[in-house]
Amino acid sequence: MKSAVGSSWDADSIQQMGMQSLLALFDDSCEGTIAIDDQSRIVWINDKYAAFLGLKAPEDVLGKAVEEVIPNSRMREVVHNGKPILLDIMMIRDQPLVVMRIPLKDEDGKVIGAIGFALYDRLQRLKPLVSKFAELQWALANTQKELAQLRHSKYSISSFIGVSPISLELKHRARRAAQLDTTVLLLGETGSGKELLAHGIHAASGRADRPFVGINIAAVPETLLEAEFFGVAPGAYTGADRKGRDGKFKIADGGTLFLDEVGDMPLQVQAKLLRVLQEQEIEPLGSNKITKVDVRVIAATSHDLKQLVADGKFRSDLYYRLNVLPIHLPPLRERRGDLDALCEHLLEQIAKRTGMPQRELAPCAREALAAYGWPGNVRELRNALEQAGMLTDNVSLKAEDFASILSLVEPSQQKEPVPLAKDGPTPAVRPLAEAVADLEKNLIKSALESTGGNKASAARLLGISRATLYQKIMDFELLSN
Ligand SMILES: Nc1ncnc2c1ncn2[C@@H]1O[C@H](COP(=O)(O)OP(=O)(O)OP(=O)(O)O)[C@@H](O)[C@H]1O
Repeated sequence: MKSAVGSSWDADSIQQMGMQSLLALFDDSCEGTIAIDDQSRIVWINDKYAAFLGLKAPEDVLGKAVEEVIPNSRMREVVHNGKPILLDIMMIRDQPLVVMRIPLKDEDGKVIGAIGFALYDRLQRLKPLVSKFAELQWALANTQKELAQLRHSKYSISSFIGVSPISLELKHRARRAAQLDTTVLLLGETGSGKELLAHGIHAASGRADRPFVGINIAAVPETLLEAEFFGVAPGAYTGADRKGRDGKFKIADGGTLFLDEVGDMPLQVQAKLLRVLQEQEIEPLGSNKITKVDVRVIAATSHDLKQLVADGKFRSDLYYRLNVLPIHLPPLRERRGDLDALCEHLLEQIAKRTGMPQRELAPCAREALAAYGWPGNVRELRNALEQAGMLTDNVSLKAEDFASILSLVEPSQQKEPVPLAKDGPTPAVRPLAEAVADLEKNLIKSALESTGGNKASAARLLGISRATLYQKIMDFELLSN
């Protein structure tokens, strides 16, 4: 076919010349040009690109997979789906380059390879874009570094304060567990230090410089748990998750995943968790791609897992999988020998945090604390010390400074009966429902205080479900707790 101007140029030759000119132009104004075949092997690279990449002998890279030379290359993607990537920015040797990638097709339209152009300093107009990109890259790298630091363990095993023989043995077991790369199951009441010890085990293990990622299963709504664990593939959902997101297993890859309150896991998720623990593979929601992960799991629970298995609420195969190396954390009331050291440590922490002078314990206060049952364990002890410090300006805390705090927490240990009426020395006669509601409200407040606001643990102490507790918190307007 002739062209419209009537010269001897036909459309095919115009197309061919156009292509040649374009290629020559790109070759001239580009930092580099590279071509690959349908197997994504390099078939050609120009001298400029070879020099930019620091290749001493460009011919040596011919036949190599493109990613061996440019690790973050997307040329394979272009060959794979036959679609060009007309404008993209990529970092090569710490420099942002504007890149364009075009599929090469034969006469039948079959993709036989791809050609890529990398542009840098010649396109002045793209400079603001490139420098903005470099700025964002820098900010992202910094944020990632900060996040990685935050994910590293904050504590070591010696952060677990305890000098009683029982605590020394516990720390010894934890150190041994750190050396073995197996699953650990921490068993103990709420506030007994399971999470603290999990941090310590990670910090003493070979994974210390990799992330420590925690998830409190009781705090995640059932419907979100799977996404939280395994992630979501791009496009699986609309809205905020459209781009997909990594799950905790992926984030913890190479490191440790701490599964807190593992006994609260729904049965259906238990089955999936078991598979991941066995195979060390995850499948994000909405994806059919399986990804390998290398994660060490430390699980914790304050439930009697064996009982849950007997009740059919916890899978026995998962129980055995988690129970490889169980460590029991005894409640504080069974290791009262730790109280002095713990109080000293916690009072120092509180003083540092609040900026107030460090308090001491008078002998009568020590006796009162030693006689108490501590259902909320070390968390409750810390709260009690902090509250007592707020009630008085005296440096030395006395037994009476704890009276109201401890009696609130454990009704069975109260010297005074629980007041049903707010005023008057004797309980006023009033409608039963009102009095019962008051009592209920007080008990819920106490449970929340003794567990430091941990609702799952408070529900357990009260023997009610989390849902019921949440409802009652709303009913009694206890939201600030
Ligand atoms: N032996 C200890 N030495 C110092 N601090 C401790 C000790 N045990 C617990 N704590 C502190 O008490 C608080 C509660 O501990 P932690 O969260 O580890 O308990 P937990 O057993 O995981 O509780 P829960 O089952 O409610 O999640 C934390 O602030 C922790 O640092």
